[in-house]
Amino acid sequence: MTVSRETERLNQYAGLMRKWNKAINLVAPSTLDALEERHISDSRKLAELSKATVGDWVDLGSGGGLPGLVLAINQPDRNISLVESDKRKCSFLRNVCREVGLMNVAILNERIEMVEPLSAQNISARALAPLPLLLSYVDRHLASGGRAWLMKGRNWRNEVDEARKDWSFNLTAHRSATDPDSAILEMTDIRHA
Ligand SMILES: C[S@@+](CC[C@H](N)C(=O)[O-])C[C@H]1O[C@@H](n2cnc3c(N)ncnc32)[C@H](O)[C@@H]1O
Repeated sequence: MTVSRETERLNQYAGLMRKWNKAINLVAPSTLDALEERHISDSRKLAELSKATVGDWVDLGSGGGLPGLVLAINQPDRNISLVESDKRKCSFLRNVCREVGLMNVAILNERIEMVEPLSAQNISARALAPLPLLLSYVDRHLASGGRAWLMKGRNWRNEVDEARKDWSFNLTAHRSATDPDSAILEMTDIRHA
């Protein structure tokens, strides 16, 4: 059986996560056994959903690289920037890029609020902040006409209601690959109300 380049790279990435997680908390240790099912598969779903879109991508608060590195592996022709304030997590991200041979990733070891606006066509985030705050981060770095892809847990409907008090946007909620009650929120026309 031939293993695809993508699968091979995802396996390498998962192996590095398992190795480094002992030293730095990339994901909760209790979820490490289910790394592929619990963490990587939803990022792969996002990669498939966004495949037809064009333009640079910024992943905010990348941590151990979810979903940013999975996207970079799935879409090697797209430029992807990962913004992460934690120095040790950035060392891990750089190490993965080197070991896996990812040439399409830039790692910005800075705070999202301090990075000069990046004007990206696509922005993603997972487990970073409640939606109202997250939209202020997205607003800083999204190009006009751009699209946000925000991975949200079971409380996503309440977060959307809360965010609508201060923001207007178009929303398509895609069902998560791992939990039917969680969602990948695809948002366009994001404006401060
Ligand atoms: C809970 S982790 C989630 C990481 C990853 N997205 C995931 O789903 O596994 C949130 C990450 O965002 C980073 N972070 C939080 N606030 C940030 C900020 N203002 N600027 C840059 N990174 C930030 C933290 O250091 C942490 O690595």
